[in-house]
Amino acid sequence: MCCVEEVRTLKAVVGPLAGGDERLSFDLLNGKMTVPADIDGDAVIAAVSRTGMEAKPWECTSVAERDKANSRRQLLQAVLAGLSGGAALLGQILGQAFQAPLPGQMAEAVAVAVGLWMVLPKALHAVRSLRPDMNLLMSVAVFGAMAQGDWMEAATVSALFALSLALESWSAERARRAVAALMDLTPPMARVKEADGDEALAAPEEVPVGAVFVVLPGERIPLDGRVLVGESMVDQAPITGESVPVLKSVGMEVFAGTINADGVLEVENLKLAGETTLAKVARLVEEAQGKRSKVERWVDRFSAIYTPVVLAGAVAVAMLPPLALGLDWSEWIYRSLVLLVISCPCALVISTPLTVVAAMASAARAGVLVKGGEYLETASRLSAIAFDKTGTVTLGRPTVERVMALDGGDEGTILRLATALEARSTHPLGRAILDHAAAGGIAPTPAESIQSLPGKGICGILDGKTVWLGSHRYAVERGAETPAVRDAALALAESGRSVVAVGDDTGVRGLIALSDPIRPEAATALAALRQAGIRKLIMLTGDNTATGERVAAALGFDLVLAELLPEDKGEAMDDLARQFGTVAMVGDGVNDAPAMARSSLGIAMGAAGTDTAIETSDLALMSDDLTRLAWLIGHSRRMMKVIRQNIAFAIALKAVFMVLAILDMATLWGAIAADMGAALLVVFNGLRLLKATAAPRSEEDTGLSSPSKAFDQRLA
Ligand SMILES: Nc1ncnc2c1ncn2[C@@H]1O[C@H](COP(=O)(O)OP(=O)(O)OP(=O)(O)O)[C@@H](O)[C@H]1O
Ligand SMILES: [Zn+2]
Repeated sequence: MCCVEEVRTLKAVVGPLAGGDERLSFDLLNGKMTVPADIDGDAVIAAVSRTGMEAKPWECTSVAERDKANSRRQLLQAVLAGLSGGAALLGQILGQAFQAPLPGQMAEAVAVAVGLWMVLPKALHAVRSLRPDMNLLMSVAVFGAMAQGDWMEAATVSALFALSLALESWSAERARRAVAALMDLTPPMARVKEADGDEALAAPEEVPVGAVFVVLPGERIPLDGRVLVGESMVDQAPITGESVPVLKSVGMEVFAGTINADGVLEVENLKLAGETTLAKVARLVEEAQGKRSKVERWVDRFSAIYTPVVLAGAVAVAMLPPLALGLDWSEWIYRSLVLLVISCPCALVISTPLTVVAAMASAARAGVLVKGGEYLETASRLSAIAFDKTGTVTLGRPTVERVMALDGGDEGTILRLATALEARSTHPLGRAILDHAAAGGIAPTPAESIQSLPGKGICGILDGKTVWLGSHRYAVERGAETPAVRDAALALAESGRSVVAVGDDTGVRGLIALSDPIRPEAATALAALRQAGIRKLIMLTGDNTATGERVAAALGFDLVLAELLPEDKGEAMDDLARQFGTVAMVGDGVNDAPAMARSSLGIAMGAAGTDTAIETSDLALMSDDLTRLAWLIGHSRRMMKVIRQNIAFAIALKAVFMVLAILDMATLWGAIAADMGAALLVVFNGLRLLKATAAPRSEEDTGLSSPSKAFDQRLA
């Protein structure tokens, strides 16, 4: 299948078998329909064959094989178009060379037959099912012209229609390939280290988790893994879109599809070939094509009403003037045929999904994973963006700056209390406190019955006494806050430090101040967002109000909501949506998933390697570069602009030609040439988006050959 009209046809015939067409899903670019597992495959195939289309079970064939099948279909279409055009031309020549019309007409009949070869079966089905589509429009126009004795015109229209079908499938193929190219990034072989120390080549699919593989300089990394030995610069552009290579050393994660630049790495395999970040991204982008955005649905609905209306209009133009006013039949039938051809909605119907896919493919290349065209649409009309503080606005790597004992205690006691509670903590603040204590020679003695209170802190029992630590809010809840504690905490929170209170039954015993550096690019990124017209920038945090306000002031946020529990963040999103309209939530996926889920658009950042972030978000920035946000918004607006241009252009052109047709100033073949020209223009306009790439984070030349350039060339 190649267009929405055919999807509609398929829904009508297969839907009842599947128990409702909402149980079917369609991937136009790959010509793939997915049916529920419980329905009879042969019945589906039989039903589809009645529509003039043909169904075959989907085989998980390789990209290469699918490419081959697609190129065969394209070749067939091109050959048909070429033959039909050649025959039409021959008809013209013969018509002039001979006095009799017969030789010319024979060639023209061939042109019609060949040109409509793939169209007629579909047109017949459209008649039988009373669902007129563009195949029917074209067939009626061609046979109408022949009935009128305009064989030459019938031949030209058939040839041009065949040509436009061939061009359409070629352009869809181009967009599809851009997506497929994403998957082609993994190398065919991995160098697996065997027990005896030798290396053996193996397909990535055969490498088990836990195996060790070697990557030589210049090679692509075959699987996701952790570096065991070695150090090297790695170009992560294929995944994150970052143009500057990243230094990878022992213990760091590397991703399949990225390129090892200069060192030898020994890597422990962490994931099966089908589960790498790259595989996930490729799969999600492919699935995303099946989800229709709002504009696309609008175009679907529009053409569903449009085609029958046009047919009725054409019948009226053919019949009414001759019947009512006694005008010439053949002239008005001809005008109505022109009207039919010109009203073909294909330019409209093909360009929108193509534009969306092109935009998604280039976003993926820029390191922005979009999980459906709809999300790009939302991104284009954002009025506000909310950011999570820790890990999103800041680096998420806090360090302890000060430990303060209150009421004459000593720092060591406070640290011992804190480490007893944090002993097994995975919270970044907890890790920082443990590191700091370890550096001072304090090993944690874990407390008993440790309870972690998400968004607040931790409590437990040490030497038979209750001990706790946590946020200002938590201290207040425990009734432990005194004016003295408050003043001390406020003083420590200066310049945006986080302050954790440590206490026991008697109250707050001390305070720990931690600082988490703000991302270096945060200020630039926010400024760029304002420039892009985002009206409100909001920061959400579970941290203390004083801390939140200082960080926000340093960066110029409009609003801070602090001391939020993870579930409060979700509610805050509802409030923000009521106040500001369409609001996105940017987070790192750690305790902000509820907020992302309830926002208009959930954006995860630094998503490479964090599966949950990829899964819970609508849109994921694979790198942790905040400046991508402004690029993304610009990109989504470019996409909407192209779609609007295309729709406006197609409708305007049709309107002009319709008027010309009624005024008898248009010919059949002029009409189809205009239709084809329109289709081509909008398609190329849409495909332009394939070229959109993100500006690199820094302009500096790294002196390394950039493999992502080769990748870009392959796409072009
Ligand atoms: N394990 C812990 N150790 C120390 N403090 C904690 C711990 N857990 C929670 N807190 C306190 O609760 C506050 C909120 O914690 P939460 O994990 O919700 O936010 P966060 O991830 O630090 O910040 P943000 O909401 O900006 O992402 C922290 O700022 C801290 O004061
Ligand atoms: Zn058309």
